[in-house]
Amino acid sequence: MIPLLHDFTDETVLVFGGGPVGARKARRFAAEAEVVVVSPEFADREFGSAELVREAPDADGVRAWVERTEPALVVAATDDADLNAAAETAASDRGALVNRADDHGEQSVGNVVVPATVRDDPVTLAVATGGHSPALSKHLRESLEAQFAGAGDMARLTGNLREELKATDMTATERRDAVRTVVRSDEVWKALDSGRSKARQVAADVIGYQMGDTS
Ligand SMILES: C[C@@]1(CC(=O)O)C2=NC(=C\c3[nH]c(c(CCC(=O)O)c3CC(=O)O)Cc3[nH]c(c(CC(=O)O)c3CCC(=O)O)/C=C3\N/C(=C\2)[C@@H](CCC(=O)O)[C@]3(C)CC(=O)O)/[C@H]1CCC(=O)O
Ligand SMILES: NC(=O)c1ccc[n+]([C@@H]2O[C@H](COP(=O)([O-])OP(=O)(O)OC[C@H]3O[C@@H](n4cnc5c(N)ncnc54)[C@H](O)[C@@H]3O)[C@@H](O)[C@H]2O)c1
Repeated sequence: MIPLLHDFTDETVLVFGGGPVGARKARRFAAEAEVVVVSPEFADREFGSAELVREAPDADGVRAWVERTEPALVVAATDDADLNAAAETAASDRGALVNRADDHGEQSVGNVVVPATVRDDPVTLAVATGGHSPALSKHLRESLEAQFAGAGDMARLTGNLREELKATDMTATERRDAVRTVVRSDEVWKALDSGRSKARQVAADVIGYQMGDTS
């Protein structure tokens, strides 16, 4: 399995099952997509901005929901394996991706796995264990969250720096080396704690570059 990133902006994600797992997936996708959760009952959890539809569809009903909402992704998170299988078939017939919460085996084409994710925009880290141990994915996610604090700021800092260096007469190789030096510098990571303008100056010092006043 190879991780890819997928932009769900303006897409619909259709979730079957309103238990803790359906709620977690709804929250996750509602950060970017329009999410509809169909379930006869809803756990006492946060579902983000998802639309909740109280209904217990059978296999035909599941297909009708998939046809009506034209989702980019269907999440099958009910406690009924046959119904989850029906959701998988309906999604696949419509060319939608499918995530089965009750299956960690070999995945067929169009089936996707949701990894544990650390976000510090614009940086994303994803952890998966090939379905062996989601608990380990969660644990690693929690440790990585602490370890990579500031990664978003580092990405913005070096993104700006790269643009600035492009405007100089540096060669591409020199620019690459300079950016690599900055991302590997403990001093710059530490300086990020005290704000980005300080970090920007430290980055300039580390690569011996006289920065202009853009950013
Ligand atoms: C990462 C995360 C993302 C998310 O779901 O948001 C996620 N599971 C999380 C938590 C978690 N899940 C489970 C536990 C209990 C402890 C344990 O069993 O380990 C815990 C931990 C807890 O709750 O503390 C049980 C479980 N999970 C699956 C099954 C079915 C099966 O294995 O067949 C069962 C057994 C059900 C049973 O008991 O029968 C299946 C899947 N779960 C996946 C992802 C995919 C594989 C990812 C990977 O390769 O690691 C996959 C294959 C499909 C999918 O759902 O995409 C999320 C952490 C979010 C976070 O970061 O906080
Ligand atoms: N991926 C994961 O991280 C993970 C973790 C634990 C369990 N699981 C698996 O995912 C499934 C869901 O986990 P859970 O803890 O949320 O279970 P749960 O039993 O608490 O919730 C299942 C939900 O499905 C709903 N449902 C039942 N019939 C339905 C229908 N016809 N249409 C729509 N919804 C229907 C129920 O009302 C309930 O809200 C479990 O059965 C298990 O196989 C996955």
